[in-house]
Amino acid sequence: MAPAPALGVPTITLNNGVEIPQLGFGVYQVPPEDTADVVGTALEVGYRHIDTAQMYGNEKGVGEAVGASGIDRSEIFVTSKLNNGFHRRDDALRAFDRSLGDLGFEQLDLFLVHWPLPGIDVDYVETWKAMEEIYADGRVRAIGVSNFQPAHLRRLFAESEIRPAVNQIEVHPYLAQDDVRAFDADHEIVTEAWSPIAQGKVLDDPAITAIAERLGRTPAQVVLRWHVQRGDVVFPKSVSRERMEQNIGLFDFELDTGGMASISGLNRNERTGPDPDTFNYIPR
Ligand SMILES: NC(=O)C1=CN([C@@H]2O[C@H](COP(=O)(O)OP(=O)(O)OC[C@H]3O[C@@H](n4cnc5c(N)ncnc54)[C@H](OP(=O)(O)O)[C@@H]3O)[C@@H](O)[C@H]2O)C=CC1
Ligand SMILES: O=C(O)C(=O)[C@@H](O)[C@H](O)C(=O)CO
Repeated sequence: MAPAPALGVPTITLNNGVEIPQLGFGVYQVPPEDTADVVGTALEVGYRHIDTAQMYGNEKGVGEAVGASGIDRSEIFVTSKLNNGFHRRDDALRAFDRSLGDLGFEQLDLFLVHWPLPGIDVDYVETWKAMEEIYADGRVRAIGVSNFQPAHLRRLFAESEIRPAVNQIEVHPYLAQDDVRAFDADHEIVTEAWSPIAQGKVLDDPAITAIAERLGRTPAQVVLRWHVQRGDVVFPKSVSRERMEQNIGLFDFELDTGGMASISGLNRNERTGPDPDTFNYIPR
């Protein structure tokens, strides 16, 4: 898989040998009717990794942009996620088929269980076993989870065969998630950091703006560089070309130890999104 070479985006090797670009582009809250254009721009800017989900309703636009880009399908890494209403085995298999159809792909790069939903009447272990079936038939290169806590992962380890390749969780300077990240790392699971700039909430923090001023970078670049140096995968979302360019321009500077520590010191265990231990929302 070729990363966008001129921009220097590194790849990370997942536990089954598949390579994922460490920086990608997220499309949560990109309206379906705008998605083909927005993702087309991101691909022009140099992104080669797109993070979508059935829940976002915009997989068709992602597929359209990939198809129209003129870039070989094998050079673009695409992730999607199983929606919350499809946790039963048969529903999960059908939902995966729909994703492939909407994207217009023969094969997806990464498919995730979006939320564990620990309070619903379908056990997420059943859902994970359906993911294993999907993986076994070869139409997805890697499978993983999102918003899984260590207790949820321990059950998967005990009751199923395949270890998730990634765990996509909320991480940013106000929610450092060091315990879950360490658990993931100890079990060869790559952590992906969602809402990496906390949807903008961390960008006015004086500790971050001070580093940005000193380095002549934007606050978003400083925060995203912090994630990259911690080793997580990130996929900031923006509908603006200028911000897309900023957010991928991270590979020609570094934060020193003091800068990294200063940002890590901002942690206050503050979520911007739902808590996976209590979130049981099923879209109707
Ligand atoms: N697995 C899960 O449960 C979840 C996964 N995700 C994934 O993570 C991705 C990223 O998270 P998301 O919640 O979108 O939030 P982000 O942390 O990426 O922040 C996006 C917001 O920040 C603004 N922004 C982007 N770049 C800049 C910049 N350089 N300077 C100032 N503002 C900026 C955007 O505005 P604008 O667009 O106007 O530029 C938008 O309002 C999602 O798109 C999705 O793929 C997100 C939530 C949950
Ligand atoms: O964006 C996602 O991937 C999500 O799961 C979130 O939208 C989450 O479902 C949420 O914030 C609901 O309010």
